[in-house]
Amino acid sequence: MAAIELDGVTKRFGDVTAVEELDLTVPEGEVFGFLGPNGAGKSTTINVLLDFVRPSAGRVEVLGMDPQADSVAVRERTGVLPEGFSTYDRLTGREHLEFAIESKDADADPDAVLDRVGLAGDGDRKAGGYSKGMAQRLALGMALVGDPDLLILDEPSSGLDPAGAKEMRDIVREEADRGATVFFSSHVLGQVEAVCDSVGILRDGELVARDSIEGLRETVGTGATLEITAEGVTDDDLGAVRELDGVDAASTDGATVTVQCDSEAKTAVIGALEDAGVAVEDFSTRESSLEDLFLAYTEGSAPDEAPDDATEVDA
Ligand SMILES: Nc1ncnc2c1ncn2[C@@H]1O[C@H](COP(=O)(O)OP(=O)(O)OP(=O)(O)O)[C@@H](O)[C@H]1O
Repeated sequence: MAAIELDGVTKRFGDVTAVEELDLTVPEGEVFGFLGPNGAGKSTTINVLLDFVRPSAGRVEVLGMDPQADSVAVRERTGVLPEGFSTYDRLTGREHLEFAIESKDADADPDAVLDRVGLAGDGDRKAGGYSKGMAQRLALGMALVGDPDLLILDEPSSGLDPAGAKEMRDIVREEADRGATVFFSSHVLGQVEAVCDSVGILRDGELVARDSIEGLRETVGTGATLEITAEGVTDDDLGAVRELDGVDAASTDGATVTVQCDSEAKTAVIGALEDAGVAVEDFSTRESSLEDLFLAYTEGSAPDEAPDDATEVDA
């Protein structure tokens, strides 16, 4: 059984299509990295999984259940670290965990959880005085309560220093070893690369890649990054490039077109752009990295967002 199954899921907010015809399967026991730049639709997808928002179309299954009909059962078996988690300022860290244990009817020791997330000495402090990273550790601890079958972590390393991000990844691996499925959303490739078995890359609400980290590496291994100086390249022009054999991804920031492709495809790429009437001023190639591939899948309509943070935490 798949832990998560999305079939043709679309979510519209008025004129905005946050998620479009998303098909996605996450097998049980997998650590899945859900990647995409800001606004790609990651949180909306998570909210659909948890029945916090209802899809406009499509079918959703979580742990074999319908999140709408069985929302209580789904939430009982799921641990969630929501994006932008805020603490109850007047409660201590331990009280937060006691609350989570009670609401999940779990048999857990709050001190053991505090210890696990690196807050052993801080359980009696009011969470209002916690730093951002400490609050994030607390949120992770709350998600872990009750040994959930599915962990949904929305930007879990946000606010964590490199050591904290590493500890969080260790916990993710421990949870996977216990048999849990982990759905890990992030806009930073470096975070998921070290811990995830597979990734899906979302861009403008659509899944543009779904592969194992190994598969992505193989794509990179044979590939080159071609950077072409050319202005005024349209979506149609990029579409023509993406259609070519040997091309994995193509994007533009307005002045430079970046293409991930096999080395043999380079001439065809330049040719396709020139045939479309684009004036190619210059081009250069270099060996691809995984980061290049990720940026090529996600950049383009949101050129300022992903690259700046891409090396934010890299422990
Ligand atoms: N409640 C809402 N009402 C209107 N528009 C929304 C709502 N929720 C999300 N959107 C829009 O849907 C799109 C996808 O947003 P979403 O929060 O799912 O992206 P994201 O990938 O999680 O981004 P981030 O990395 O910034 O958290 C955005 O254009 C956003 O403005």
